[in-house]
Amino acid sequence: RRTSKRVPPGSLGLPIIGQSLGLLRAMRANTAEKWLEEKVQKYGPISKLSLFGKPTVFIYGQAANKFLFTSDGTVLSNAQTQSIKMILGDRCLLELNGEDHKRVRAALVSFLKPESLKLYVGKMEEEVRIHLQKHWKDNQIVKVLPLMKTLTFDIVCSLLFGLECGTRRDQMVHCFERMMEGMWSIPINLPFTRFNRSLKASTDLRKMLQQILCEKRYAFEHNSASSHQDLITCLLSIRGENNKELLSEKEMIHNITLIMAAGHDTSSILITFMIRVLANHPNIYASVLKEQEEIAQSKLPGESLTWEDLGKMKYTWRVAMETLRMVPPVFGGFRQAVKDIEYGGYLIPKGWQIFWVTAKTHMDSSIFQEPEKFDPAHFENQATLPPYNYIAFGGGARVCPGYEFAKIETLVTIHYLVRHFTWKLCCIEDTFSRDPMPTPNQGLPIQIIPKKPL
Ligand code: HEM
Repeated sequence: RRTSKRVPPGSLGLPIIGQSLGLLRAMRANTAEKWLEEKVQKYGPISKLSLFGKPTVFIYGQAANKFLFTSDGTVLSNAQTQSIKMILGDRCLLELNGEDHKRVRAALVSFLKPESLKLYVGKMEEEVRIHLQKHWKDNQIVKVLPLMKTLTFDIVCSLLFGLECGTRRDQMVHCFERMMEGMWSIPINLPFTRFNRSLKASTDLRKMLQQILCEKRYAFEHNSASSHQDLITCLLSIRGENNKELLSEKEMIHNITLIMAAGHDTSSILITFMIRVLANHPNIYASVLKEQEEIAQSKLPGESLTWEDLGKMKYTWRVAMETLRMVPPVFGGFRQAVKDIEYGGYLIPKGWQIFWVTAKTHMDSSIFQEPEKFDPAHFENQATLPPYNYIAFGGGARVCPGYEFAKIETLVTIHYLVRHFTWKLCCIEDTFSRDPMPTPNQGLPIQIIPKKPL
């Protein structure tokens, strides 16, 4: 039964296209916050628009975030846009709700939880060392973003899929990049569209993953692989009723694709923007270096970093958190109303999307003093931060399960970078756009000066 409330003010724009092009254009020009602010000025804190083919309500602020992240599946479901759903797959975690979400998430977390990940610090360190030897050593100028994408993709391939470097990794990265291009696109499947290219790449990637899954299953069933050697083997080892695999093959493939997407694009952006911060703030670089040198000096030459060492990198992680506050890789996301909802005095009709964004609460001056200023001290006392204001990793039952994974790869990479190099930005125009992830001008070329051999 419909309530007598009215839907929020705003305009739904043109059929199908709605305001998608306007938002995407603003994101590319890095003016999306301003674009949203104009909506707030015109219509107030709750407004309607149409994005990626669906009527949508835009909400923001601490109360809105709390509503969004704590509502259960009877109020809001986690349906993504049509393009994300078709590219990543309808059985990936982002599309699942209720018991299915709990079951698949628990399986992924059994590999991504700190107790499991602490065993892999050395392996990540090895990937970082190989990467720096191959791509940084003996170079004077490097482009940070593409290199960090390569590094985080290699870490994902090695740790999560047990896939070492070689032709197969190269084919996969090519396919993966094409797939990612269409994630935030208008779902028009015609031969010349971004969406169409992305869908084709997603089909090719799934075929590759199916083949890898087959090989891993054979190795696991013939006792030549331990259940914790990589994420895929771990998923294959988790059993439900009658000793059958807990996740269907489709669920495994869709969620491995999701982990590839969620796990590599985000961390690579974080490390890239940290490198930019460290170039622009010599005092912060000096404090990070001091912390990392103290840790290095407490170790024997050649000794690997441990989980305990990472626990001591408190200042470095505060710099990372502040980087994520100012440039959150995830701009925002979508939920869907499962039934008619009354929110803030308006009706959100069943089936409409709800659009949330990170930046607007991250820049709230009542929470973060001088929000425009980069200051790691914003995170000195994290326990006093009110909940649902810092949402770089989301919140509630869907809070990012890759937090620890991202933390390890970021800290290990920065440990090596600051101890072995100093760097300067090459571009005079130090700007970035969003596509939809933040992308620095020309991929952030830097001039590197080695300090000591790797
Ligand atoms: C700096 C790095 C990262 C950031 C900023 C980040 C951010 C986020 C955010 C904001 C969400 C919540 C989206 C929502 O509620 O709609 C999320 C979910 C998710 N993230 Fe991350 N992420 C990062 C790294 C990772 C890594 C390394 C992995 C995997 C190895 C990962 C896997 C996931 C998955 C699977 C979800 C979906 C969770 C669910 O729906 O239950 N993320 N992430």
